[in-house]
This record gives sequence, structure tokens and C-alpha cells, in this order.
Amino acid sequence: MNAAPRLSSLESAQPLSETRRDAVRIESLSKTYDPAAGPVLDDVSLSVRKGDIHGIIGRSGAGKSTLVRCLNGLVEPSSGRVFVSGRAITGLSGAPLRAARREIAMIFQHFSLLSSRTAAGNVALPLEVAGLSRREIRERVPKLLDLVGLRAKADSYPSELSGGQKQRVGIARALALDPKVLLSDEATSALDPETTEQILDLLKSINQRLGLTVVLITHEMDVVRRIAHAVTVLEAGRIAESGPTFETFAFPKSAVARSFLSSIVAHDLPPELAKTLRTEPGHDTDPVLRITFTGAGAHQPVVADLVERFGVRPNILHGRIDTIDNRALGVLAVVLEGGETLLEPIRTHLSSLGLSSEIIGYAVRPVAGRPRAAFS
Ligand SMILES: Nc1ncnc2c1ncn2[C@@H]1O[C@H](COP(=O)(O)OP(=O)(O)OP(=O)(O)O)[C@@H](O)[C@H]1O
Repeated sequence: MNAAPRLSSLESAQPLSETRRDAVRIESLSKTYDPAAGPVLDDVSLSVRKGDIHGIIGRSGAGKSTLVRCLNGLVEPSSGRVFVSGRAITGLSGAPLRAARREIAMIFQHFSLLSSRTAAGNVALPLEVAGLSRREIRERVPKLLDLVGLRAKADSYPSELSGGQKQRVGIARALALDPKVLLSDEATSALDPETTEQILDLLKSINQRLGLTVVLITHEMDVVRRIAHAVTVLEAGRIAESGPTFETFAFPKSAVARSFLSSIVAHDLPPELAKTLRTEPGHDTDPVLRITFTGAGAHQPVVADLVERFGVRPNILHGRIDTIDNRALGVLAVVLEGGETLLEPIRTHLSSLGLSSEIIGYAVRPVAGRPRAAFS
């Protein structure tokens, strides 16, 4: 992980032991607002590695915002503990809580800028509250605006800025006090796709240049795919799964992760195709194999290889290759015409190539003269 120097200490590199620590550790966190409604967070334990961008994804109501508010002390959990850079946040109040909060900055979906202040004035605000001198503020604000590529707009008011520019101001303001962790709560949800990409690129570059840990709350798997090193999937207040982004995308364990991934990775067949498959083999069916290609394996001519080696006729039902965390990931569903008896040797061969495979159903052989169901 890139652990470049931080904004305020460009000359002092951090010791290795420090860079290896978890930036955030959550231990058995639970939160109940209304006992009649049950827990909103239920025994959540999670570590975010220092310098990582860690996505937290879940459907509306899964508890994402509550979790992120427990991280910066805005919500007091019912039980459990939160540590930021090894320091407990839970149970703090007054000055120690304010000091701890300086280490955790936040950016929001709707930017939360003061309309009466210019871009520079908004960025200066946390510095004023923290009691920095006018001279220090005058020196620091342009550097922060430079960091987000917005120096030319220093004197513009929020009403004169685009959504992407407002979020850049929000990011500069969040970074003003040199936080250790940046919490992003749906920061790109109100932006168009092109601006979303620019803001995600900016977060990625800040993460790399400053070694800043980013916790990214989102309901869009594409945001996770673009920049997160690790991802946690929340469902109904519990962790459905958590791990490195690539592994989670390649081998999702939970139904909720698979459903979030359906627009990105072809793990599941489209419903109209899936319903044409049988769950049991019959005299008139051929097996359907889902092959997952990862890394170098994504570029192997596997279909041609199966034809040549086993004499089967793989018929591609559905598939897609994508790039996740700079690595290729492909998923292909193929009907192995005439492959029933060769299934195990074929799977053993695929495994020897480092490819994983799974039988996902059985396709009914087409009646003579009629093509098989669909190609996608
Ligand atoms: N202050 C509160 N008082 C009572 N209930 C709350 C409070 N904040 C959140 N909730 C409830 O907790 C549940 C989880 O909400 P939360 O906002 O944490 O989820 P979320 O995953 O961020 O959802 P969304 O994406 O819709 O914001 C919801 O049922 C919500 O109504």
C-alpha cells in the first residue's frame, strides 16, 4: 500500500509499524434506536487497514449511515467499541471526543457547504474553529484548494459551482485538519456518471498521495469496483461478507453480494435464461458450467481448448470480462453439449489451469432445427 507523506508533514515519513496498523477497528458493534424495531447494527466487527479505501455497501436501511456515524462519534452505539488509529472513540465526550473527531473527516452526498461563504471560506472554516492563526489559514487554504484542483475557484460561492466542484470543496474542507480517516457517505450519489468518475479519481489520488484511509459508504457496487481495495457488505445490520475487493467480486459468498454484483460480474444468469435451466440432469439435457477466470487465466483460450481436448461443443450462454482492482475477472456460463460424461475430467482440467468452475444447472437440448434458448 502506498503510504506517501501527509499534507502537513511532507518531510517526515511514517514508521513502518505505524503504516501496518489498522486505521479503524470495530468490535462487536450494536445499535438499537427503538427496541420495538430491533437492532439497526447487530454485532458488527470489522477492521479497515491503514491506507486502504474500504467500501461499505448495503441496501437502503442496512445500517450504513449508522455505522459511519458510530465511527465519528455522532451516534453512540448500544454496545461494542470503535478504535481509530488504536484510540477508542466510544465512550468519549467533550474535549477528548472533539480531539478524536479531528482525526476523522467526512464528506456528504449533498456537500453541506455554507452558501454565504466562498470556496476558500468554506475550506477555512474548520481551521478557524480549530483556532489556527490568520496567517496559517491564508497559507493552508490555497494548498488545500490546489490538492482538489480548484484554486481558480477560491472566490466563487457554492451557487456558482457545479456539483463536482462543490464536492471538491467538501473534500478540501474535510482534509483541512489533516485527518487520518476520511468517511465518505454516498459522496457521489448526487453526481452524474462523468463527475462521479472524476471525484472517485480524486479520492483515489488523495489516498495514494497522502496515504489517507478512506471509508466509502455506497449502495453502488460500481463505486467499489472503481476504487476500493476491500469491501464489506452489510445486510439488515449484519456483515454478510467482507474481504479484498477482487476476491469478493470473483467469489461472492452471500446472496446479497451476488445481487449487488449482478450488474458488474455475470455470476448469475439473467432471470429469463436462468428459468430455462433444470436443476437435475435428464436424458435430454446438457450440463451448464460457470467458469470463473481470474488474473492471467482471464486471457486463456479456454473454449477452444475444451473443443480440442475433449471434443465437446461449448455453447456460450452468458458471460462478461471486467477489470476489478486492476485485475481481469471473467465469468462465463457455457452449455457443454455432449459433455455430461466428460464433466469431471473437464473440471479437473480447468482447475489445473487455475480456473474455478461450478455446475449451475442443466439446459434442455434443443429440438432438431431449433436453436438453443439465448446468447448474451
Ligand atoms: N436517529 C434514528 N432514530 C431512529 N431510527 C433510525 C435513526 N437513524 C436511522 N434509523 C433507522 O435505522 C435503520 C438503518 O438506517 P441507516 O440510515 O443507518 O441505513 P442506511 O443503510 O444508511 O440506509 P440509507 O442508504 O437509506 O441511508 C433504518 O430503519 C432507519 O429508519
